[in-house]
Order: sequence, then C-alpha cells, then structure tokens
Amino acid sequence: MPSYVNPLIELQKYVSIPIIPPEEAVFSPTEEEVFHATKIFTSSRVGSEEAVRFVGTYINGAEMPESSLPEVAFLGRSNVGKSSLIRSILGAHPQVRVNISKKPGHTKALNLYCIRHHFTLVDMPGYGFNMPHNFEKSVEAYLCSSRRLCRTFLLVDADVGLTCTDNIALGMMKEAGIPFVIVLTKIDKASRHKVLKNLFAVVEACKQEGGHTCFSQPFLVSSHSGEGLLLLETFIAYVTGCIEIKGQ
Ligand SMILES: Nc1nc2c(ncn2[C@@H]2O[C@H](COP(=O)(O)OP(=O)(O)OP(=O)(O)O)[C@@H](O)[C@H]2O)c(=O)[nH]1
Repeated sequence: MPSYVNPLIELQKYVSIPIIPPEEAVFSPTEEEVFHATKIFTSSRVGSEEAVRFVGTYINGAEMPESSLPEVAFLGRSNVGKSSLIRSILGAHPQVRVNISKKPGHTKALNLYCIRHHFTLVDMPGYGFNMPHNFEKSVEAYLCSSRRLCRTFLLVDADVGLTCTDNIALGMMKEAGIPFVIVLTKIDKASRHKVLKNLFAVVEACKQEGGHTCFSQPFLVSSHSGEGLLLLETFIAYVTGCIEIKGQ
C-alpha cells in the first residue's frame, strides 16, 4: 500500500462505477518512484547554486531566455489556483517568491521557475475574468509555438467544474495538438459530491477529446491541504524525463 494518497482512488470507494474506464492506464507510481521524484523538488542546492530559482517574467515566449530544459505550463481560469499550486510545489524553497492573490487576474505574464537543471515550470495568466488584453499573443502563442513544452496542466476548480471558457481552452489544446492533463484544484473546499460530479464531467470531456492530446486520468489537488501533491509532482518528474516509472 503506498503511503502517498491518490485522491481519485479515495473517491472511487464512494461510487460503484469506475471513475476511469478500466481500459485506460492509471498513473500509479511505487513508493520508491515517488521518493525519487520528491527529492527533485526538495533538495536545496546543486553544487554552489540554488536548486530552484525564479528565472523571470516574460510577456511572450519569444522573450524567454535560451534554454534546452523541458517546460511544463499551468493554464486555467483566473483565480483557479495556478500560482498557489506552483507555490506548494516549491514549498521547500521559501526564498523563491510566488505571488498569489484573492483578486482574479493577478498574474499578467509568463513566470518561469527553474527546477535544478531538470525542467522549467511556467505559470501563466488566467483566462476569463480580468484576463490580460494580450492573452492570445502571450499565452496562446507560447502554447502553440514552444518546442520545449512537454506537458500543459489545465486547472479546473473542483467546486465549479468545467466552465464555457474551460471548454474553449480544451478545444484550443485539441486543435493545436498540445498534450495536456486536467487537474482539479481546491478539493479541500468542495464537497465530495461536487468533486465527484465535476470529476465525472472532466473524465467525459477527456473521453470526447479522444485521448489524442488529453491524458485520460485527471489529477486532484489541494494547495492548502497538500492532498494529491506528491502524485502530481511525480507525474511532472516523469513527463519531464527525470524519472522512469515501471509499467508506463
Ligand atoms: N481553499 C483553497 N483555496 C485555494 C487553493 N488554491 C488556491 N486557493 C485560493 O484561490 C485564490 C487564487 O489563487 P491563485 O493561486 O492566485 O490563482 P491563479 O489561478 O494563479 O490566479 P490568476 O493570477 O488570477 O490567474 C487565492 O485566494 C488562493 O488562496 C486551494 O487548494 N484551496
């Protein structure tokens, strides 16, 4: 029995129909694999350098510094919890400031965080309420053109579920062929019933998409309670090629 918790598997205990269709592969690392992944995020120094550092803020991909590191990006409605999730992932490095705000639309540009010499996390402005006027030229252009982007995490509020704007984002990802994974955020805040209802809708949306660009298993997290974080960090380490996972 792994000591890390997959909130999706916990929820499965309350419903008789499978949340993830049985024919789909489930990301289920061993304890050892999670341990290796976690070390990537928690170790504090690489030689004489800080292991984790804020790289900078950029309006578009063309402004970003040259790098050969793979990138993972965080996309979603304004206020869905993108910056909070990155702050939690970088929790072992309080010297790296990640700004969060109750006010939707706080993040106005692409913020880059470099993790060891392994990969870069890209925090992005949210879409919907108070989104930046240059969203298309900034976020969409980056998503469609970055050759280093290996996975995008599309965040959906577990209490709100998929909105019209999320569906537009899903369509855009599909059309552009950008590989993505859906993450339900703020699971500490929503009732179990709500999370399950919104989770089933997300799984259905992934199915409709045909599984070409969308990973069939959504991840569930809370940046406040830490639920689901270890599994998501392990997945990030896996998609960026930092660790191997048996059976994947
Ligand atoms: N209860 C709860 N609240 C959260 C969680 N994650 C974020 N929040 C709250 O949601 C609000 C928005 O969080 P941010 O991380 O700034 O959201 P964002 O998606 O980066 O927002 P934008 O800058 O508008 O794009 C803040 O008040 C956070 O404290 C969570 O897991 N649980």
